[in-house]
Amino acid sequence: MSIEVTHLTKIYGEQKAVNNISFELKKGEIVGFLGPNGAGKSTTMKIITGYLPPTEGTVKVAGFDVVTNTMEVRKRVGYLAEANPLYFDMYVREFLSFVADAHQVPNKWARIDEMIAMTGLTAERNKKIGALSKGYKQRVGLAQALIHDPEVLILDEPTSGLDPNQLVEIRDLIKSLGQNKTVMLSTHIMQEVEAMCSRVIIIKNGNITANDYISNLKNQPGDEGFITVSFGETLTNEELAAIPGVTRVVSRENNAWQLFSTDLEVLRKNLMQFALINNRNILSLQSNSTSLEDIFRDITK
Ligand SMILES: Nc1ncnc2c1ncn2[C@@H]1O[C@H](COP(=O)(O)OP(=O)(O)OP(=O)(O)O)[C@@H](O)[C@H]1O
Repeated sequence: MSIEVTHLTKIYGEQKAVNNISFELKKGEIVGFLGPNGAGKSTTMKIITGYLPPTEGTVKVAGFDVVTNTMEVRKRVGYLAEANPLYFDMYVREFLSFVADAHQVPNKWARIDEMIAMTGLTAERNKKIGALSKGYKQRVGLAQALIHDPEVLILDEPTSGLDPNQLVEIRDLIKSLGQNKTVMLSTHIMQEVEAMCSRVIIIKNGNITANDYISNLKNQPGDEGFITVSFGETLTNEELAAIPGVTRVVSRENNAWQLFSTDLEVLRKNLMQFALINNRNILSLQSNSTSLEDIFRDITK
């Protein structure tokens, strides 16, 4: 297990920010950590990286306890903090050199140039950090998180401040990093979660309210969804209602219908078979499933 959080609680003075939460991340997973403002995401992430002690409970990274083995944890974790603290007076390469020294990175300059290329900083590499745009500062934050080739990446809102093109580039980079690293990332952008993560952990008021694969959350057994299908021929509602799995038929304009079912995968197959056997031409077919945005609102309201 790459990350093991067990009965973790964090109390700041009177404020309970995290309330007895437990979860695990397996090696190679990219997991989205979601929740409304103030839910306890950053607090949990700071504890996992060893920057903040828990009040109660244990957290292990690659088998090392974050309290009793902090140095071993830091060697294995790359952390992009929400505020992305950088030294604005330093040049990009100078700053990365400083971070690389702290981690005793071998072949430092080769590694720095590799990180600069990987995070798309080549054109900006000789600038002062303070002179960079927000998106490029974010890339420096990512480069410093990656410099010591950690096996676990904790990214607190990694794409905040990026323009749409940069967003796609950084998402692709995180996705490719996830092939051999464990990534836990927080974000408020659901599209991003769908693009990068297979699993999500949702936290609200310090409590975990969901921890599941996106496909499971979207497709709860028994939930009724529908497929919108249009045919080249005119059909009757009765014909379509007879397709196995169809619970309800609603006709739309232009030979289109909404076919409701509690199992859209099965319905899709049966629909194809129906068209084949009866020599009907399907012109378009679209499954409707609940968006992650709806699920998030539902779970955190
Ligand atoms: N240093 C601190 N001292 C006191 N309270 C704190 C401190 N840091 C966080 N909190 C409180 O703990 C709760 C959880 O905060 P946290 O920053 O972990 O939430 P978050 O989910 O990351 O929120 P956001 O999405 O807004 O970044 C909030 O109520 C916050 O005000």
